[in-house]
Amino acid sequence: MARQRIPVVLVTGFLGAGKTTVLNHLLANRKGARVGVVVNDFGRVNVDALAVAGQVDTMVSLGNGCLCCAVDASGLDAMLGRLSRPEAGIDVIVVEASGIAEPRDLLRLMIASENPDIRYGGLAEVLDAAEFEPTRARHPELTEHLRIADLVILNKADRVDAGNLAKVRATVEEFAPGVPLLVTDHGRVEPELFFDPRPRESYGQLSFDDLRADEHDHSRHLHTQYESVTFTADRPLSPRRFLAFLEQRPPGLYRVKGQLDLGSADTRSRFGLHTVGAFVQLDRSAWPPGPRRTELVLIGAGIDADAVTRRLEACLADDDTPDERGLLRILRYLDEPAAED
Ligand SMILES: Nc1nc2c(ncn2[C@@H]2O[C@H](COP(=O)(O)OP(=O)(O)OP(=O)(O)O)[C@@H](O)[C@H]2O)c(=O)[nH]1
Repeated sequence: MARQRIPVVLVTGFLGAGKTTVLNHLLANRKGARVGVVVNDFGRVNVDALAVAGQVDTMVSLGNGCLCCAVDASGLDAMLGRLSRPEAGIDVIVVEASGIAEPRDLLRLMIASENPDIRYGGLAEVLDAAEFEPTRARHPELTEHLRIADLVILNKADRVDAGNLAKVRATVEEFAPGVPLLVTDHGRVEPELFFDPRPRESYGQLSFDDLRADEHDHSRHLHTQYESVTFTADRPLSPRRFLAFLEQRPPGLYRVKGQLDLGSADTRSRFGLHTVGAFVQLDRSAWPPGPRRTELVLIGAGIDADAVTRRLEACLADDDTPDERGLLRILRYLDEPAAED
């Protein structure tokens, strides 16, 4: 099996948009997953949520200053290294960038990371729906932030009426076309968008989620905000067609994970796939005995499940002849050091 890398999710946004609120919501609803946290300041993070789950060792604080100014790539690597060491048992790392952090710099640092145990988990830009226009007027770079976002969280929807919300939404969609957009309040984003819950039996004795189950306020439950599509195929995919699918992603798609049969005759051609936004990573391992098959889970917000399935069906190869040249093209996304049999 290829080594599991820990996704690192970047939560960005202007001052007061609700980044810490999103982080706290994820911590309180992590469904057994162990979350590592990088923040500028622990003051407002729900440290209790980590402490109850015995996770006090899974936080890194930067003290003062802006994340992207405070660290260079090796500094960020050192922090992520602490969180991604196997003993920490972390499933996902969330980096909360301070209100002044430049998302593009952070993204660069993240992509430049040489840590083989982590992978890019996406950049989520949090917006304050009520302050969106004033913030955009003061900081025109906000539209630049939207261009690099893999997910937009339009928060504080409770602070605007339906008409204004629709206007803000339309502007956001103009600057971030096809990017999944969640309209929410109080940071209530479903964690499954970012990471996979742990199977119930591996929770340990009593998880934080169990402890807080009684105090859960069901009136605040959201309708499911995300969709997932499962696709399986016993016939190989055409590498060229699938590459075209990846490069022209269906609107609303946030991440894809699974395994691909791209028709290679090689036994070591079970390709593990992880994508977030435009970021694609493949690893390679040996097929277990038995038939080969493609199995994918696609997760997003506002995706058209039937259209996605149809597009994937159209990626199936016409016959069993391996398309080695097509394979070479998609293999530029291969991340060899991560693959271990
Ligand atoms: N009305 C309303 N208030 C919210 C919502 N989300 C967050 N807040 C409040 O807005 C304030 C700012 O939220 P934070 O989560 O601290 O924002 P932040 O982006 O982390 O702020 P900085 O770290 O200072 O950039 C807090 O007082 C939150 O309680 C929301 O959806 N609606």
